[in-house]
Amino acid sequence: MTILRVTNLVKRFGGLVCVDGIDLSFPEGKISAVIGPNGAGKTTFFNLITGIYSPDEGRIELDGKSILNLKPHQITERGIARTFQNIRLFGSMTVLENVMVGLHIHLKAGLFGTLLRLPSNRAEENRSQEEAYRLLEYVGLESLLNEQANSLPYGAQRRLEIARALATKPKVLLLDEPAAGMNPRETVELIGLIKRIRQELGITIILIEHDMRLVMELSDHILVLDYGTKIAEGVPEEIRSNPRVIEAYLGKSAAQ
Ligand SMILES: Nc1ncnc2c1ncn2[C@@H]1O[C@H](COP(=O)(O)OP(=O)(O)OP(=O)(O)O)[C@@H](O)[C@H]1O
Repeated sequence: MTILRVTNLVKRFGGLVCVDGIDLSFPEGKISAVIGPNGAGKTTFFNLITGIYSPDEGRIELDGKSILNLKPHQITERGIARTFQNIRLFGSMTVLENVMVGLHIHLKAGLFGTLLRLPSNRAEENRSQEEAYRLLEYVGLESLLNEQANSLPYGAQRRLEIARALATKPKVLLLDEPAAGMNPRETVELIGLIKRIRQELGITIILIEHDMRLVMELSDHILVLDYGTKIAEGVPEEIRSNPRVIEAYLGKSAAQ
């Protein structure tokens, strides 16, 4: 079943057509990768899905319902969470507080009531702290919960961003270059974490990634963009041997 579908999606910046009428469908409970050369329109595609940009044309549907023209926080509430190419944590807050920010969209007390620890919010705050702790355990950061977020090593910051996204209880998790800047050991740990999120939590994952080893190992389904259009779609074996994909990445001579 398709959980997220975009139809004839178009985004222009001045004279540049950055997303040029793409149709993409993402199967529920699977890991899909969106790949393509630099400037292909991948991050713009994520920005359109999450309401950061409005498309000039086209439809975006989550679970068969339009999410067009919703604000980013409304889209998060509907069940789409994301991480960013350049990590965006609340650097001076603790690791635990960063996850509690993600949880707040489901709390009655709201973020400030929770963070200010108003007495009336104590019970809810305790529950949300426990939940934040469980999420930190899930991503392997429980021993660092009181550390300041920006003091964490890079790989840990990326996992914290994932924990914060999971705190919003998403149906679909978008990961924008999750392995960028990671060393090989951190990348192996990340692959394990992403597989667990799909298998144990049943969350649909869509990732943008330039690390082809990670893409080929993790993905059930790969979509390839080039100059804002979809040039290929399929399972990893099909994509690896597709001449249009090889040409887009390596130039025409490589595909002959
Ligand atoms: N806000 C904007 N204003 C003008 N042009 C933009 C804007 N955002 C993106 N673009 C342009 O749209 C094109 C696609 O950019 P995008 O960041 O989506 O590509 P990408 O596939 O994510 O690339 P990369 O792999 O390098 O991150 C690029 O030419 C980029 O310069």
